[in-house]
Parts: sequence; C-alpha cells; structure tokens
Amino acid sequence: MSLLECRGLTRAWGAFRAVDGVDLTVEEREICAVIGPNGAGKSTLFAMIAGNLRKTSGTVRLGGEDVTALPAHALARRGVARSFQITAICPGLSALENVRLGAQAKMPWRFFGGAAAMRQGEERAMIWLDRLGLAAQAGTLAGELAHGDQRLLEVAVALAQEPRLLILDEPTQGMSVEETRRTVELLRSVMAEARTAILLVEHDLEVVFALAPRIVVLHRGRKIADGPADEVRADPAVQDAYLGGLH
Ligand SMILES: Nc1ncnc2c1ncn2[C@@H]1O[C@H](COP(=O)(O)OP(=O)(O)OP(=O)(O)O)[C@@H](O)[C@H]1O
Repeated sequence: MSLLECRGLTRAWGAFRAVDGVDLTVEEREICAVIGPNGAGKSTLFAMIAGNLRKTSGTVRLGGEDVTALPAHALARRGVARSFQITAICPGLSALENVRLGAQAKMPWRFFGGAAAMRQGEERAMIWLDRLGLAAQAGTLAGELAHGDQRLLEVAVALAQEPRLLILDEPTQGMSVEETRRTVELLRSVMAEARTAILLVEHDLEVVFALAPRIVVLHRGRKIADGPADEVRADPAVQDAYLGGLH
C-alpha cells in the first residue's frame, strides 16, 4: 500500500480543467517532485492533495484511508504538513518559538501547555533548527531573519511536526543563487535523515534534479511523465513541453 494514492484527480472551473484526471502515488519516505510549465496545474494539484481546494472529481487515499473529502486541518492531524510558497511563520515570535510550536503540535493536547512539554518542545525545536543551519538564529525574531532563512524556518516548522507527508511549495523561491545553493545542500542532508515522504513543487530545475529521485511532469493539467529523474529528463514529450528547456 502506498502512502499517498491519488486517482483521477480533476479540478475544473467551468469548462476549463486546470487538473485533468491525474493519478499520483507516493511511497513512504519517497521524495517526488512535480514540475511543469507555468499554468500546468501544479499549485491546483497540491491544493487538492493538501485539502485546501475542493476536488471536482477523483479520490485521494492516505495510508489506505479515503481522505478525498477531508479539509486541510483534518489532513494535518493525519500527518500531512504543507510548507507554503507564501511565508507562513509568526514574524513576532523567535525562530525557536516558531519551531517549538510545530514540534508541540505533535504532542497530546493535555501536555501542550505544561513546563515539561515546553522543555521537550524546545529541545526538539533546537534539533531541527540545527539541522537547517539556523541554530545561531534561534533567538532572532522570525520577521527579522533574511528571506532565505525564513524559508528554511518554514521547512523546520513543518519537519518538527514529523509529518508522514510534507508538501513543499517552492522552497527556494525568491532566494539568491548563494542562498539556493546552501538550501539545496541543507535540504539534501535533512531529507536523507527525515522519515517523511516529500512532494515538492519547484520551478528551478537544477534544484529539482538535485533533490528528487522521481519526477512527475504536468502539462495543461495532465500528467505527461512520471519516473526516475534521468528518464524524465530524456523524455521527448517533456522536452517538447518545456520547448527544449531541459537540455
Ligand atoms: N480560482 C481559479 N479560477 C479559475 N482558473 C484558475 C483558478 N486557479 C487557477 N486557475 C487556472 O488553472 C490553471 C493552473 O493553475 P496553477 O496555478 O495550478 O498552475 P501552476 O502549474 O501552479 O502554475 P505556476 O507554475 O505559474 O505557479 C491556470 O491556467 C490558472 O489560470
């Protein structure tokens, strides 16, 4: 049984199908990137999988359970975390506090406010900050971190929840070349250790090829390729869709 099984996922606005009959499976601990030209339907697909957008048709199963109709908060309780394209951290809290809240989200509710839970949450938060190269900024207000560090903090907050599936929206968006290089290095080592499956959407193909062994390609709402990165890269249909952009 796969961790995530999407069958025939479709989202239409009127007669226009932004996502059209997409099948997608993700195994436990697998890292899979979804790529495609602008408007291909990537964000729409991710929003449906994360429970942020109603499906016109199709089904989603998580660990065998039919979660098609569940909203995002119910999916979060089942271990689906999403790190947003748009910064979604609390700017007025320190980096440590942001990650601690993520770590404590995993704990039973009755322990949430206790001193022991705070301590345990802080310890776990420090581990994730360290893994993402942010230990020195633990006490800095999130809103005062550099853009690249804020994106890494979002990933730390999401991973601290120890999700079964992490949906990662453009982790290097808006980063400088140097920040992107550092982020790819950090994500590679974090992904190797984390026990989570990752669905990644990313425009920067260098980042995609550095991080994801498997790639799914969308074009005009349809899946046109799905397989190991090298095969997808060499696929003529993919090269056509990108007008030779993968050479
Ligand atoms: N609320 C909406 N109403 C109507 N059409 C929409 C809506 N949201 C998205 N679309 C259309 O659906 C198509 C797919 O959009 P989507 O944002 O999923 O693509 P994408 O692959 O994520 O694009 P990008 O790479 O530019 O972010 C686009 O043509 C877009 O204009």
